[in-house]
Amino acid sequence: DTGSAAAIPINEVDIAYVTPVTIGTPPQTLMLDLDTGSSDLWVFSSLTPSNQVRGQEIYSPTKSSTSKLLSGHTWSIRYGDGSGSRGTVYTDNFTIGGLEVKSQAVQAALEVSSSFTQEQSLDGLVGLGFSALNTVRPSSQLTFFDNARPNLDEEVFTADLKYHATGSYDFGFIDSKKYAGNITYTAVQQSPGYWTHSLSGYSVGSGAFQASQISGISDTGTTLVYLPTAIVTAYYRQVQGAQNSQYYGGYVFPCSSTLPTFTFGIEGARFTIPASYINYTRISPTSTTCYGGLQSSSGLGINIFGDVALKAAFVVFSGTNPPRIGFAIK
Ligand SMILES: COc1ccc(CN)cc1O
Repeated sequence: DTGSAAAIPINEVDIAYVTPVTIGTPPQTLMLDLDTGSSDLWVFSSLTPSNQVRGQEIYSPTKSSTSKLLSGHTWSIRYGDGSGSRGTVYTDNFTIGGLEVKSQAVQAALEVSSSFTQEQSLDGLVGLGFSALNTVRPSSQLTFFDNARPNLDEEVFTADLKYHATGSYDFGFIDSKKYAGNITYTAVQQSPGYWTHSLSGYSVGSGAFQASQISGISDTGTTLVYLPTAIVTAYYRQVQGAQNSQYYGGYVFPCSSTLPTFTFGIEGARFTIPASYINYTRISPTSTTCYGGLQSSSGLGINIFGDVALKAAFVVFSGTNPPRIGFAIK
């Protein structure tokens, strides 16, 4: 089997991408954020208090003839940005882009944090990290990819995220029309459950490539790129008027400043993030101060290769044994 679905930016600065999925019988369509940085599939639901729902589509298990309560099971998740949700669990038929998993664990939210309530065009998440990270208890549940894997033509899914445009996620095949040249693969450390791998180094603008193993996670559910402070300060040293603002919680600069590109290495291959991707957003609609798409990871305890980096490549998440991740130019 295979599947293919759109990855649609939810706002004008690509803060997150959503993908149409169907749940239940008859199918209920929700727009979910496919997130390789977590492993819970949770949705706004008929059980979510109405004062926490603001325009989202909801999953109503009672309206599905194929839903089953996973009795006695609950879940609760906290993300790196402090947002979170919790609830109960059903199994139901679940499809992404024509690929169906029968009896997928669908985690129905009983509570969501305010940032999810405010994100009106995001109806939940599909965790595509390793199932070891799933928070359902007393028995943890499998991700959509782990459930689909035995039926896939190839044990892979790919991410083709785009800057200010709709991209795609494919399951079970690698579409050679979506990239150029070769795919460069590198090893994945699947413990504790992220798609953890190393960059082989980086360069700023036309500067020399700095060879250096930089371990981090490729995370489609994180907007920006978070790297060690030394690398980030080297980058913003090239930006007129840049400063690390306590007030704004990161590097900001005059929107009129010229930004260099940022290149990262995967083994011997090189991927360049255009300056436009790093000129992320104005700090407020009328401001002339802009917030960078490259920020320091010092507060996180982990480096994160988020959407600003991933949208510069075609990315293959390979569930082979051992798992690996591949990057290609597009
Ligand atoms: C839109 O909000 C979110 C989306 C995805 C995650 C998981 N990385 C956390 C969020 O707060």
